[in-house]
Amino acid sequence: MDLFVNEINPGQNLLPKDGIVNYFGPMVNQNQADFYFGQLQKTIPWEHDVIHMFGKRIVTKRKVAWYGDSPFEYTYSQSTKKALFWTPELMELKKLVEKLTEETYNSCLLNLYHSGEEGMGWHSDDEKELKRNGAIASVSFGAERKFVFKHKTTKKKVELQLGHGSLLVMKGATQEHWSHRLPPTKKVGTSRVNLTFRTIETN
Ligand SMILES: O=C(O)CCC(=O)C(=O)O
Ligand SMILES: [Fe+2]
Repeated sequence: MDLFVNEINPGQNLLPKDGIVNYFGPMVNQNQADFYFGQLQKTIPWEHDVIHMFGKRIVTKRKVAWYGDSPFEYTYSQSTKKALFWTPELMELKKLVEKLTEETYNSCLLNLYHSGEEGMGWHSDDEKELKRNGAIASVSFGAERKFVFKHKTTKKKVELQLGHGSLLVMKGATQEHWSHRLPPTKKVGTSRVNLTFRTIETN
């Protein structure tokens, strides 16, 4: 049976095994969430992403941006990006997320989905530049969207809704054993911004 999560309890692990996922619900109030959503749409130099799939170069409808403590280079799906330095809002959000999750982060991948028809396919955030088993904190603004985890061997699924201003953290062995995706949906007509705070291994 697949699991559906609707209660908010940050202390509860949403995964039955092989990793840890905690959902904190809204981490800022409605007004603050509206403010950040507006600022992020306005101030981030959003660009279409380019991915490589089945030997083809695909320009995604969703837009992305990459920020960090230093101009880290990050390669995924064969494209390399150089991190921009934190905007004031991103810095505030990073500090709040670090306090709530009791972890630190040095970079952030941002995604802008213009409507429910844009999503992200099954993947794990296990790129070689990332700290192994490092925590990844996901902050969402705008349209509420479904988010799904799938265990790589048992295929068990865990689903939850990510609301406006919400915080989710994935840690431990989650990326090793689970994939996740943001399914596209015709039911959502408005946009959403997602931030995933990560740790790039520096040495
Ligand atoms: O938009 C989301 O909620 C998920 C984004 C994601 O999985 C990623 O950036 O790696
Ligand atoms: Fe991801």
